[in-house]
Amino acid sequence: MARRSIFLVGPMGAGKTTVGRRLAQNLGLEFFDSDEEIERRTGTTIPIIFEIEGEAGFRKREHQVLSELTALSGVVLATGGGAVLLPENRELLRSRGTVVYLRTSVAEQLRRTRSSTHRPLLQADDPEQRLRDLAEMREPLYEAVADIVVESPGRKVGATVKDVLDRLADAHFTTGPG
Ligand SMILES: Nc1ncnc2c1ncn2[C@@H]1O[C@H](COP(=O)(O)OP(=O)(O)O)[C@@H](O)[C@H]1O
Ligand SMILES: O=C(O)C1=C[C@@H](OP(=O)(O)O)[C@@H](O)[C@H](O)C1
Ligand SMILES: [Mg+2]
Repeated sequence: MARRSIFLVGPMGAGKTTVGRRLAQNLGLEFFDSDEEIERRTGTTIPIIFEIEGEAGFRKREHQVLSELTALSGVVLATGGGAVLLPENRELLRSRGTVVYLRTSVAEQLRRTRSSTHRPLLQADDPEQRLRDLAEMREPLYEAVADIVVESPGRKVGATVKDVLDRLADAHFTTGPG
């Protein structure tokens, strides 16, 4: 019998990769991150893929990886912030697992992503405005796919992980068959 998987969605810097990894450890499930999987398969980095193939090329790769990883049962999958853009991806996420939306403020996103250079969409003159524009377009999409919404404010990662575990328990999520 297939075991349900957990898919994390939300904007850049929400903590999908960090929280997802810890959540998987906690639940004894295997962890995947769609961006890491794309980098592993291509042997290069997300910024270089954007540079060579553009965002459209990246989205094609992301869709392929998501279609494979969402087919696995009983895993935790951290997606990238734009995974919800394609309707096909939203359908995969909604139909194949329990979707957790990690929600946070633009101010917190900025703090958490300030020192990183591996997010091409934030290499903008005004990253704060970029994050606001992305949020306006994407928040309804995160809401549309989410089974559970967990706030990820400026607290310790462990507190966010605990909140996700509590909310999964409330939603009767089990790692058993079913
Ligand atoms: N409460 C929190 N929950 C999740 N991540 C946090 C939290 N506080 C700080 N962070 C930090 O935010 C940074 C970005 O997290 P990351 O997992 O890469 O986000 P995403 O994959 O959603 O873009 C990491 O360095 C992480 O440690
Ligand atoms: O929001 C986006 O469109 C993106 C988010 C990134 O993932 P994180 O949300 O894990 O940073 C990564 O997939 C790529 O840089 C594009
Ligand atoms: Mg990530």
